[in-house]
Amino acid sequence: MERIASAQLPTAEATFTMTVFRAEDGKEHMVLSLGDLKAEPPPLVRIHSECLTGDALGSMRCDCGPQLQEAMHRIAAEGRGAILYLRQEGRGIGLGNKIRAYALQDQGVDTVDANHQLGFPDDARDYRLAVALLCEMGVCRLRLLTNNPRKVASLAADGIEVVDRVPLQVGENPHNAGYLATKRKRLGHLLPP
Ligand SMILES: Nc1nc2c(ncn2[C@@H]2O[C@H](COP(=O)(O)OP(=O)(O)OP(=O)(O)O)[C@@H](O)[C@H]2O)c(=O)[nH]1
Ligand SMILES: [Zn+2]
Repeated sequence: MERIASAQLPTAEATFTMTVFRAEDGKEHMVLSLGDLKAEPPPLVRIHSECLTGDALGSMRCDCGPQLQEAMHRIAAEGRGAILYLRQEGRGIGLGNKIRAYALQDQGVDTVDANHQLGFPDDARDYRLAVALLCEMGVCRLRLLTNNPRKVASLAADGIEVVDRVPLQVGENPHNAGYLATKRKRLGHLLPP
């Protein structure tokens, strides 16, 4: 993990520090941080997977954009915390393949079966990257903003102490209702029925 550069990033929520790292996968990952991350209580942390369509374009097929905004908002409200923005677009299969999966979903297939039909697992992400970034930032204990128990388990297996899981249930709309239901039923996300 190579630390490339760090600078201030003013946003509507707060002025964060943005730090860019280059990982062994050759990609540039980003940490948006605020305040002292090593102080007690453990900081609020969001591990966010890149979603160009949701994060940048406001797509309503998923809940990523509102989750990112809400994470920035909550961290700003506490005055400390971090967002790890991982370049694992499409749960790790890349943008082109995610849009292939969307095309299959337009034919009636759900998000999990679409991945399988394309020859991918349910979820191709690797959270060792997040662990490496957290270690670089000196964060070993945290409160994780997520609905995904797999994320919590992956971090815990690599020695990161998740003292609390903080739900992040925002951005439900008529276009993503089926998608969210599939995440709950087939991927184990802790979302309301
Ligand atoms: N392959 C695939 N990826 C998708 C699809 N919809 C969203 N994504 C990607 O899913 C990733 C976000 O993962 P989610 O499953 O929404 O949520 P999570 O990160 O596991 O869990 P939370 O922490 O609760 O948000 C982003 O990289 C999106 O680009 C889809 O239909 N197919
Ligand atoms: Zn998304």
